[in-house]
Amino acid sequence: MLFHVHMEVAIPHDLDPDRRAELVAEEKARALELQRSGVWPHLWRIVGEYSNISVFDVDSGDALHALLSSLPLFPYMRIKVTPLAIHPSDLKAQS
Ligand SMILES: O=C(O)CC1=CCC(=O)O1
Repeated sequence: MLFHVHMEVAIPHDLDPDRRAELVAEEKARALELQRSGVWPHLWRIVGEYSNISVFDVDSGDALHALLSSLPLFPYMRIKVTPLAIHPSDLKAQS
């Protein structure tokens, strides 16, 4: 199943800078690992915002929730998930 996910990051300004750098590095390592495994096929920065648009390819909403809540920056993110379905006019859906 494909899910469109909007993640907005809001790390508190008073968080220790070393801890902040550690979390961001851990988030990057986890994101690269998940992209390489194929479950995170798209990751885009939204211009001018500390937020991203991602597409996840996972088995279920439960699997996506487990994945998102395991991200190091999860406690500092506002996340909106939209499940995706095939559009009947998508060229790839034509036979
Ligand atoms: O910077 C972000 O948008 C949050 C994030 C998700 C994956 C990553 O490496 O950073």
